[in-house]
Amino acid sequence: MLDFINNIPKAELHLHIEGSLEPELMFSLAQKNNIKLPYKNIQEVKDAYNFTNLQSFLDLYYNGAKVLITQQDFYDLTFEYLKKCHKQKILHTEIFFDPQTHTHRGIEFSTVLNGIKQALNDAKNEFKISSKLIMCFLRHLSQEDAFKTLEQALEFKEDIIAIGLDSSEIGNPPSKFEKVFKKAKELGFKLVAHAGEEASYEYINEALDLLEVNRIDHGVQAIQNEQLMKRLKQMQIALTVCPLSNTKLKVFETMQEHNIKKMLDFGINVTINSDDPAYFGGYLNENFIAVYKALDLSKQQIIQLAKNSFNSSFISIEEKQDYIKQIDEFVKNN
Ligand code: HPA
Ligand SMILES: [Zn+2]
Repeated sequence: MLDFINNIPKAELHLHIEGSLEPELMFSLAQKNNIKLPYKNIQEVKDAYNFTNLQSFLDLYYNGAKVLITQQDFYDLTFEYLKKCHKQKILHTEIFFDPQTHTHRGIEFSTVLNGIKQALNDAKNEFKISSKLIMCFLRHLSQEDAFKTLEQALEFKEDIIAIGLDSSEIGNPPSKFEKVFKKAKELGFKLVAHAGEEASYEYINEALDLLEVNRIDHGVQAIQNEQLMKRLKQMQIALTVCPLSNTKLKVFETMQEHNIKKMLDFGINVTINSDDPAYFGGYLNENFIAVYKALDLSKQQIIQLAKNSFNSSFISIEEKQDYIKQIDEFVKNN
């Protein structure tokens, strides 16, 4: 079964590129760019990754991102992740990036975007990996700042498929960003938002009602409200669930307590994703395997999750059909 999981074609829909910064690259970029890290060595970095909640992670995540300065740095960061995708049979990936994390340190928007874009192009040619980019607003900052960021993105509109919302959830509800999401929708962007990761299930209803998102990132708190569960099932809104992230950030104490199987059994369109793999101890296949081991997923459920990942992505119907055919072909032979 582990070979089956490792080799089944899959898509990833919830991956923060800044969260794929491995300690080794963090150290080499810090040295190159003359940036002081609060760690003496790689072991100290790994020891520091002992989180108690979302904020305790975000503090280290934003600090780590300070080593990213040049276009080449963003290229290297992205290409390292895409090499992992190639190894893990991720044929399509939809990548989040947080421009404000960088523009607030004086890095140009174009430096970030062009570095990432070049790596995506190279991975398309070298590994045949398809991809989309999702620009996230940091929800601890103001809506006005999000509007400025949206303005900066317009020059690169063709390169960005969707707008998302991430960072500190509690106290920063979707309603804070209603106007800027409305504007983004008018401009033709697809929409997603982190909701119900550690804050109330009501944030999920808000993201659906006020932001009109196409997908919910995380969404695991939906289980607190049966009406919402029925709504998600009926709409077949995708939840991009990140199991290792959830246990590392203590949303669930153990993987045995994770509710992904319950939601799958209920008929909700859930997918498995890695969120910030360099910080949470595993890439996509490690997430699949952790869930499989803890919750005893069936082979049929693994196949369902792989199909959900492509069906919930922002690619065309024809591309979806082609990827689903590849899964069916794989299943026939394995
Ligand atoms: O899991 C997350 N939640 C919110 N913001 C984030 N930014 C990176 N990862 C996350
Ligand atoms: Zn996330």
